Amino acid sequence: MELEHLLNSITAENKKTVAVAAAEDEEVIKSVKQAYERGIASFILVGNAEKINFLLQQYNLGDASDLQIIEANSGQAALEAVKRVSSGQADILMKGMIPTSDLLKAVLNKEAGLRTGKILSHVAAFEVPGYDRLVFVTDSGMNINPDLQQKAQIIENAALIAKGIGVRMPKVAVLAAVETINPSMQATLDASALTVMNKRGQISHCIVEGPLALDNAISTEAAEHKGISGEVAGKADILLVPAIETGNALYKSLIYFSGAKVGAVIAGARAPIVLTSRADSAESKLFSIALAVKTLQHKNT
Ligand SMILES: CCCC(=O)SCCNC(=O)CCNC(=O)[C@H](O)C(C)(C)COP(=O)(O)OP(=O)(O)OC[C@H]1O[C@@H](n2cnc3c(N)ncnc32)[C@H](O)[C@@H]1OP(=O)(O)O
Repeated sequence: MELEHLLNSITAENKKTVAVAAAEDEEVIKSVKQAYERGIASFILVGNAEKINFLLQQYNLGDASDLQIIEANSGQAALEAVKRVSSGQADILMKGMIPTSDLLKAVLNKEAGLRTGKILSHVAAFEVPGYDRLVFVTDSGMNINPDLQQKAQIIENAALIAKGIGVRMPKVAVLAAVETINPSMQATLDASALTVMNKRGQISHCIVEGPLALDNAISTEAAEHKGISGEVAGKADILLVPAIETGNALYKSLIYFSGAKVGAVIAGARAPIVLTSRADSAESKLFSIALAVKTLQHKNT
């Protein structure tokens, strides 16, 4: 399913309320306008009310009903937006013009946050020109250096998001620099353990294989060339990266070098969290809202 199809599959019947932390940003307001005009979301815009109002006027949303503005300074915006979700006034949280770590600290807040007891992790769905399916990259934005147990939960979070948009049994490639076990490379040891954990039922909802280098994960020619067979090699739906630096560089290189489109959320929390890079386009933010709405829909079925 392409991201445009994902967006078109959401109707006004599925309409959700999104609380945006630090909404005073042009790309954020453009995505708000598109989601609002499609009837798929109403918004609680938290942040600098003067700037938000100015942008709403600029985009002809000055008189729009269903757009609530809450004044909050930059230090308060994240927690105020999170509280709108934890209190049930909003269904989805969205990052605006705020550093990721500030938003996530509010999400992890023990009293008002959105913890579930599970690992929260970033899942990005990419439509890459020339690749025949959406490819999910995890974790590019939250977990800095996950251990084996955390990687297992990160895989399950991504698998549930992929299933939510119609991938029946997601194929997960655990990425490393090589496709053989090298005891000096922790990523290869973890990949091997995750593969066994999946075979023994400790990781569900997906098929896991690794270690795989990126080429063997996404190109059947590259996999065949190296004599790698299996259900995942060459046709991965999900790429698990070993650490945030790899994930973040892969995320940004797909967008800037390959012209990929993206929709991204934090999974595993009490509610989906729209989390793109601040520099990402309004279109990416809109696709991310669509992914969050679809995730909620799937959770409720
Ligand atoms: C990809 C596109 C967008 C981007 O480019 S994003 C840019 C890159 N991303 C970032 O800079 C964020 C990277 N991550 C971080 O900064 C931090 O890990 C993060 C999420 C802010 C948490 O930092 P701290 O608050 O310092 O966390 P901490 O390790 O001291 O833990 C505090 C409590 O929170 C818990 N926690 C941390 N990460 C968690 C997770 N993933 N899932 C569930 N719980 C988590 C942790 O267990 C701890 O709990 P407790 O207080 O001991 O009960």
